Amino acid sequence: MIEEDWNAEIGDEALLPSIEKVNLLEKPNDPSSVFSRSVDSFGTDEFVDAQHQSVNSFGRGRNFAAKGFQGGNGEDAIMQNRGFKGFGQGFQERNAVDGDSTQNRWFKGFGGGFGQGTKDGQRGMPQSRTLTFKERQSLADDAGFQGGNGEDAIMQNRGFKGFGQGFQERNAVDGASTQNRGFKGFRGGFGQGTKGGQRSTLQSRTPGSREGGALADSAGPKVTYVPPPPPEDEQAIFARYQTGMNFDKYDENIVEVSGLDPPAALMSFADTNMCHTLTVNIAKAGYSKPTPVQKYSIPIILAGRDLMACAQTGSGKTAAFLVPVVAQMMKDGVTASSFKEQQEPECIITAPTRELINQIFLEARKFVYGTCIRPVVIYGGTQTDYSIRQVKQGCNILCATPGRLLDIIERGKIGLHNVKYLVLDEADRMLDMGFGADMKKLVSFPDMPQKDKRQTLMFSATFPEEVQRLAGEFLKTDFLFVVVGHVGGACSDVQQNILQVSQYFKRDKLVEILHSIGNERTLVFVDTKKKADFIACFLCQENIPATSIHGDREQREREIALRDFRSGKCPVLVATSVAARGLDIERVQHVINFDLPSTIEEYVHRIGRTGRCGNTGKAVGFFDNNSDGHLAQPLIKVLSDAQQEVPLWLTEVAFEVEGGRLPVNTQKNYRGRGKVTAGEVKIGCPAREIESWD
Ligand SMILES: Nc1ncnc2c1ncn2[C@@H]1O[C@H](COP(=O)(O)OP(=O)(O)OP(=O)(O)O)[C@@H](O)[C@H]1O
Repeated sequence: MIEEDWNAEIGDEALLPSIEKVNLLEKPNDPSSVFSRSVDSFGTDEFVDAQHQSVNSFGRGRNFAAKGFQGGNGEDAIMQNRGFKGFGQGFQERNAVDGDSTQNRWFKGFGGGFGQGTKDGQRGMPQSRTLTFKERQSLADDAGFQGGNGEDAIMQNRGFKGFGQGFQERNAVDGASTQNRGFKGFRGGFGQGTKGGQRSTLQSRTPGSREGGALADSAGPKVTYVPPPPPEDEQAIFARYQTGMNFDKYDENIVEVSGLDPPAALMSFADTNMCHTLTVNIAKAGYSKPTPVQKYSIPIILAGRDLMACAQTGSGKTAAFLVPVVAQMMKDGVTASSFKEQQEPECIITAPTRELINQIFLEARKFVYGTCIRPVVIYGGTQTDYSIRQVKQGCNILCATPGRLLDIIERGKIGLHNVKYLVLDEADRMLDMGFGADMKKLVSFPDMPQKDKRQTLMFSATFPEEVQRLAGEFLKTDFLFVVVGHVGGACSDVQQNILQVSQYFKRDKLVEILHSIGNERTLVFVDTKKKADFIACFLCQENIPATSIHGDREQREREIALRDFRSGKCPVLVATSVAARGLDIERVQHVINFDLPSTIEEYVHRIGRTGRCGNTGKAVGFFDNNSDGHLAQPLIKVLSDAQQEVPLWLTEVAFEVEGGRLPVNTQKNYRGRGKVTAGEVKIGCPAREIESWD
């Protein structure tokens, strides 16, 4: 739609004083233009409206027009909306004529929604462009619907329902659905959805903050999501993807074991006298030979030793701890504990994100198949009662994110005195400022066996020095440290390419790359939640089906986004770092760091979403001198350790930075890897954007 069309469609500009049109097609030649501002420069209100406006400019054809707000009593911004295109579900509109039931027409395609929303009959915040966020919120309580002329789909803006929901609209007169030709395929969403009919609040939780704990009382809407149960059929349980042609190359990696009297490494899974059922399950999982990290970790764990293991991404660390733990549990026997008020798991596994802990749970189901061992997974963003019900049915291996784990323990649903194995996956992340406090709290519970009375196992592809020291507090003094390849090294099966791209040209470069790679699954990492949705939406406008995942999306939408990406329905997933670690998704051929991360460790994890299990992959990073200078030197090391080409310009940038001739952006040189809760922000190191991971 050309510009003047929008002017005609959007109606009286005077009503839209505070929002410039966000025409994503415009080049940032006008630095004052809305789009040439960085996404993050928007305030919440303004951004939501801008997104709203930007969505207008996304629509193709003349089908969408916010006629501008019609006064009514002046308090109600009523937006005549000819109907967005393809918004999927979610944005609730109530017919101004009948005014009672909202007959919803759920549009196909767009699964996203915008801004904040309310649902279930509450008046949403009219998306007035002239009211502030607070004004809209207060309006949302008592504003009523105002009749319009009845000809148009008069919509009292019920506020967008947010992620994965989107837009319901009905023509006020004939009930026929408004023709929608919205942008196809965008399954992202904006802002914050609401749950349970309560008003939306833009709330970003710090990861690990308790759903059920103190925060829950003051936090927004009650979490009601209950994830669909995983398939029970054997084929689905053992579903896996093929190892790649470079799988055998793993054995070329040098393995170092630090510590006293390490047991000998395995040569094959048969080297251990595992029970028959487990041996069969390993074969069903398609594991014909152990990877290096498994060869060394399995005997160490079976020998009862504590372990810190560092191996490249995609090299089988999950099985490296699951197989020996299950083997030992089979040997020692487990207490059958169904439907007891308090469950006493033998093993607790924790990881930093909900999607990753669920993935570990699904892996555990493979190895316990046909045994009496019961794995359970609990994580934030889901109904707490659902987690409790899952645990109550019996729990030998508890897979949990920190926030929900501590909540369930504090509710007395889990007893710790029977814990024999404590596993921290992505351990460096679990121990740094992100979840370190939660982990300390976990091992400090009175009934948690002290470190000399349990086995503590830590795994990650990266282990910064300071975290190695922290780990010592959790491990027995005679723990063993296994390193496959270089500590923190990138997987050499990932072809890395760093491009110098300044902020305003990233968008075009991204589209150029995505158009060139077609439908190959691509993970695009950005540095803020807003940008994740914005870019996903922008890509849809470019006819590149994309979806988004980040910590402020509702869990249901996060899981839908991941499912659509895994299935190829949306071959592009735009993500924040919530997807940086651990996710094991088949056929991810490309990782694009639209924004490079704040630490080199996170870079290694992000590019490790591709090139897994002997498969190859490609990673492109957009290096912006103004913000990424601090990464130049660490990138050179990672590239050269992984036998990748080091661009000359990068060495020059590193030299400039070392010589202090290039500014180092404080925003990005924050060393903290974790969430930053109030009061924890390091002086001079602005906190990274917080998002709820667990
Ligand atoms: N011995 C094996 N033989 C064949 N496939 C394996 C083997 N071990 C693991 N895999 C497969 O390799 C993939 C990567 O494994 P996993 O996710 O455990 O890697 P990881 O080292 O934990 O990666 P990350 O560091 O990203 O978390 C999985 O699909 C897993 O099923």
